[in-house]
Amino acid sequence: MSVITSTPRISSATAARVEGVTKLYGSGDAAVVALDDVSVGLGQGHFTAIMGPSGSGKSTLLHVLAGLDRPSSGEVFLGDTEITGLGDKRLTMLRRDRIGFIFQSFNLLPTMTAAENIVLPLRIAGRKPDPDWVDSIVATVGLSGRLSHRPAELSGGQQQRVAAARALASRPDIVFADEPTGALDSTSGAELLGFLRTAVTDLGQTVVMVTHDPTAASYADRVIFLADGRVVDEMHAATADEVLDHMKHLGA
Ligand SMILES: Nc1ncnc2c1ncn2[C@@H]1O[C@H](COP(=O)(O)OP(=O)(O)OP(=O)(O)O)[C@@H](O)[C@H]1O
Repeated sequence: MSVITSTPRISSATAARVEGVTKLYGSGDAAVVALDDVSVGLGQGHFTAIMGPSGSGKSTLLHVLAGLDRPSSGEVFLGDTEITGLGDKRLTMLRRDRIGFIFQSFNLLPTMTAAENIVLPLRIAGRKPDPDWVDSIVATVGLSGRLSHRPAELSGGQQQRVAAARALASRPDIVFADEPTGALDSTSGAELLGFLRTAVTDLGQTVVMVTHDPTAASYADRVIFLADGRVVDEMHAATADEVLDHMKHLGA
């Protein structure tokens, strides 16, 4: 009998991972266990969505993975670097050099044009933008005709696409997105998610996104479900309906 093994389409390397991570807020009777002994790896070149009910620990996991918050115990790796042992200064530099962020609020500087906003973090870091890379990001995000506009002259969807281009401009090891479509209408949300999907499929980027929205999660390669601070399940290449059914099943 022959055994057929499939060749993975994408790399099996891990862009970031947590091992036995617990995060407590407060102490004594008032302590909240936001993450309860979580171990999970996030594949390089993958688009991963993190879902779960309100208060299940999604944002805490994202913040711990991104070095924005420290776990109470356990280890956090960005690539091969264990980051919980790093001092604040090294952690800040690591975030600046290796991580991109997209938040629900776009956080663009109002006095700067879209083009200036996109390369601002690179300039602050004293790095020269790679023009070919930035051009490919801008073309993919569909902002070529809007680069000289200031944020107030752009729609919400366009502003979020500027923020997404900014997150990718430094070619980070990993992009973390916390509810990136939360403030967008469905058309703008779909455009942003399409861009993130293309950044992963065509440009080889790694994206990790917290979302409540099954449609947003359906753009991901993998959906991780949290409940009560634990990873309780995951799905691969799921449709929005499949994610929704699964959420009902989990009582999310
Ligand atoms: N700074 C904090 N101080 C105290 N408790 C906190 C803090 N941040 C989060 N928590 C608590 O930790 C738990 C997990 O919160 P977290 O924000 O990670 O959940 P979430 O799944 O992202 O929720 P939501 O979907 O509502 O944004 C919740 O019970 C929350 O109240």
